Amino acid sequence: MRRRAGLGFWLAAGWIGLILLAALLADLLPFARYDETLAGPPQSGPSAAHPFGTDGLGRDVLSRVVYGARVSLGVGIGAVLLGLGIGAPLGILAGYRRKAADAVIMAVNDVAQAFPALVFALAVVAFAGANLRNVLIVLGVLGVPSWVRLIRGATLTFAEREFVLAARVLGTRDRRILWREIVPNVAVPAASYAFIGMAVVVVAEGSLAFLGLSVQAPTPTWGGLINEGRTLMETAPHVVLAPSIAMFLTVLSFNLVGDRLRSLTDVRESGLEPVRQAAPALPATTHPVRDVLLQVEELRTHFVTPRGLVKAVDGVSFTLERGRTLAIVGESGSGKSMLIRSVLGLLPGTSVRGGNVYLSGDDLTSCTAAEMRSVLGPRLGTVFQDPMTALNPVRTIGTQVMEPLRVHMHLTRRQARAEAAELLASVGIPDPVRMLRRYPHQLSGGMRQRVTIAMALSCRPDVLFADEPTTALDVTIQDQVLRLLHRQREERDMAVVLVSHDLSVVARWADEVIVMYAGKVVERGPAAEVFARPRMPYTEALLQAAPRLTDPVHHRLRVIPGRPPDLVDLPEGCAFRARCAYADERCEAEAPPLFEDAHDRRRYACWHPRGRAALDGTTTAPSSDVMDITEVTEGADGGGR
Ligand SMILES: Nc1ncnc2c1ncn2[C@@H]1O[C@H](COP(=O)(O)OP(=O)(O)OP(=O)(O)O)[C@@H](O)[C@H]1O
Repeated sequence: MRRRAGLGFWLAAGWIGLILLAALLADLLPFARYDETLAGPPQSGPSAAHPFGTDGLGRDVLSRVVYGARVSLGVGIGAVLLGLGIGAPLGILAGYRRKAADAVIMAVNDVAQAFPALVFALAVVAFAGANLRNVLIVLGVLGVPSWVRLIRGATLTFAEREFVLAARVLGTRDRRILWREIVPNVAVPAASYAFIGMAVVVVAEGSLAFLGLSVQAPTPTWGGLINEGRTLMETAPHVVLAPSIAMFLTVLSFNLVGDRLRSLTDVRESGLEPVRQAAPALPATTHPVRDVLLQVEELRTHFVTPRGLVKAVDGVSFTLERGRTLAIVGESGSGKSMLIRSVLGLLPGTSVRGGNVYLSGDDLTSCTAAEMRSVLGPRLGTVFQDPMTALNPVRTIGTQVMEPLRVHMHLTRRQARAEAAELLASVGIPDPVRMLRRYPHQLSGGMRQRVTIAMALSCRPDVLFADEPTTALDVTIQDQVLRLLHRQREERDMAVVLVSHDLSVVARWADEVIVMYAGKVVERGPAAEVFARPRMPYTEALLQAAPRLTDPVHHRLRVIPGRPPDLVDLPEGCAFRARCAYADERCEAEAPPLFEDAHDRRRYACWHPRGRAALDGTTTAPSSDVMDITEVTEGADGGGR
């Protein structure tokens, strides 16, 4: 900040400091009191004895401007604190709780904001009496609607950010999320708006004083001084100029400081250089299958929207064993993220969830919010797509990594700090003790993702969910992060659920794969098998659409024709049929169930599964002969067949 604030900011801050100091120490300053008449000859210009001259009654103008600052700044600061004190809790409540609280608060707020503020202030002060207390209360209360709007907007923004979701994933209580994650972030725009708000109040108080509706004579206020000097403009212009310039500079300075503070505290505008570090690479190894950790049965996540029911996840089932990595792939919008959020119980309010999720036999779908808090973090960890938004920008890495350790493991501050440093070291972060003191924007993308992995691992979860953990990173870092996840899986003996667009990632690091289309599982099986011999034409098309390094330079990428179906209005039969080269009448009439191949644990939802011939490169006519298959009733389609 010191480096980038600029001269204007420091001049403005200096002026505010000077005027504040003068107002506070006015009684000690070596000039006549503001109400001492004939301290000098009336209407005399600036002189050594009276640097700003004297007014019509021979009073010292400098003294009156300095004492006037007491009222103007006092009202400015007091009214802003009052407005903030009332507006901030209401704004946070509306933005965080949403629903009825939001609707009621914002309806009342909109009505309040519709009143013309100055006219309202005039009426109230004229009715209740023109004194300092009334002016302060009226201007403070008039500022409340703007504060509510600002704080609600900021809360809404931060409540949707991934670091808040990450805190919820770590099982943090709402009150703690509010105080630790949202309030510090909301404080940043609030602080900059407070300066701008003070400028507004100083002008408003000046306007009331000019009309004689603020503090009464002989106490001077800037607006009152301007009013008094108005009649002397031709004979003694300094009487009106001195308070006008003081007010102008103060209002300008408040605005400048507020605006500059906003841009300085905005991480995106700070322009600070990230620290780039390389991490050691590790060879990949495989792990033997042991016991079933996660069992998902007929999971459904539907959204009630004005257009109709969106079936984002529709009857998905799978199991996951300890020491295995399950990958979920599919086009954008196929339901991958919603599937994970559904398992974690972190769904938006407009959704409805059905089916069951068992973690080591415990039914998570019947858990209360409080019970889920003890599962999220200690038993289920999550790594998000963009590490920048998954970390709270105003808290150090140390406080964020220590948080779950203190909440769930009940470690003391000192123990948590030592454990946090160890965790950072274990995910390949060099100089972890120093790193604990850094802020997220001071780290490179790869380092930030290592920090979020460290946080997710801090309570030693049984299953780690990684939702596109490398999408926001460049390719060289992607590989390091995936190796790290793999190594941690080995060392900590956990299971990993990996969502990825990148099929090469999945092929390399996953043991099992689920292919999703329009909210359903359309193919499932061992990753190597599925990619070597896809049964479902959709999987085949996905693989063909993925670019390979071995492709010739001007090779045209193959795309899957058409678009994914509208989830509100799914077609009859197979959802992929409109884009499928092998579709026939049966695909149009009847949705295929999820078949199970008796030989190799493969499952696929297709009437015309692809065979070896197609993989060898020879095109075969779509065949309806499926050998050795047993139909399993899985998913909504299976049941409806
Ligand atoms: N709040 C919501 N209201 C209505 N529909 C929603 C809502 N959130 C998600 N959806 C729908 O759910 C479907 C699945 O979304 P999801 O985010 O799981 O897709 P995805 O496969 O993870 O995509 P991407 O790879 O782009 O993240 C989408 O079609 C989306 O339109």
